[in-house]
Amino acid sequence: MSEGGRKIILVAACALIDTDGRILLAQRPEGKSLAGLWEFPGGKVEPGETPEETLVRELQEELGIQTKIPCLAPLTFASHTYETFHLLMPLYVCRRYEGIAHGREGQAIKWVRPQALRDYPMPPADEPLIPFLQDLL
Ligand SMILES: Nc1nc2c([nH]c(=O)n2[C@@H]2O[C@H](COP(=O)(O)OP(=O)(O)OP(=O)(O)O)[C@@H](O)[C@H]2O)c(=O)[nH]1
Repeated sequence: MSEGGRKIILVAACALIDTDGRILLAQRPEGKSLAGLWEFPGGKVEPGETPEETLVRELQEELGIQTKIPCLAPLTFASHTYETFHLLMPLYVCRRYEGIAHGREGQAIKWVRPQALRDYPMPPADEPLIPFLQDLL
């Protein structure tokens, strides 16, 4: 199959930033695809949702934090061909939210300085996103 023959999966992801300018990464749990890798919180955009709505929902479900659509600013996107699908993943930045992030689904989380992002193995789609965050922060 050519790369263009794969279905496109739309996933919304968020770089959550704390007051020290660190970024939250979450570790993908055992049993999932890409287990053990560090990723941005988020998930698949469900039918009838906007990417922003997906993120407000996922940040609550995964991390127990509350944010609002105007607090999500688009930064860049990933476009990456995996074996079985093509991932299109807008990356938002969020600095305004309520609550204290914790891994509600058993996943490890970590606040990481921009210059240390490369110390955390990430899915291949994520690697081109790192310089955008380092330039921003
Ligand atoms: N949330 C998130 N997903 C990412 C990132 N990078 C990346 O390649 N992905 C991919 O985007 C998809 C997100 O799906 P998901 O989080 O909603 O669902 P899932 O892992 O349970 O699905 P899966 O196990 O079928 O892959 C996964 O295939 C995941 O590997 C990232 O930084 N954040």
